Amino acid sequence: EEQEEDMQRELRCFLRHITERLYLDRRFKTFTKPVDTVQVPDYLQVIKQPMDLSSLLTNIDKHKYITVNEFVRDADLIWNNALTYNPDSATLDRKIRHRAHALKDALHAIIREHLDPEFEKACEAMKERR
Ligand SMILES: COC(=O)N1C[C@@H]2C[C@@H]3O[C@]2(Cc2nccnc23)C1
Repeated sequence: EEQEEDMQRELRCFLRHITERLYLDRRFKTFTKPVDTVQVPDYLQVIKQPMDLSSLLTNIDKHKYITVNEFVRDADLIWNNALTYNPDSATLDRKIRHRAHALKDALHAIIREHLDPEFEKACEAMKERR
């Protein structure tokens, strides 16, 4: 009903705020768009669920996430995939690995800083009702 729609609108605004903060951070430029599978032909053999910041924004607008936890599961794919695909401590991989860890820490710090646990509990309760 009405107040559920209001809550979901507030959730989408919250998730856009997080995603846009990360999108604007120059450290995370490599995570803003899908990996180019033409340039990187083996990427989809290694990574089964590609994810990136622009895809998160598209998913938010398509009402894919009704709780913060569902959003975090997709957002965590971004840095986890980078660690999986770029495993070596060799120089090229090392830079993207540092950026992946920085993305993980920034994502979870922004959520901890802005998320009211009562709000997430209300979203989870609504999910149970559906
Ligand atoms: C999140 O980004 C990544 O996981 N990657 C891995 C790919 C391997 C390497 O860097 C990426 C793009 C790329 N394109 C052309 C040639 N080599 C590369 C970005």
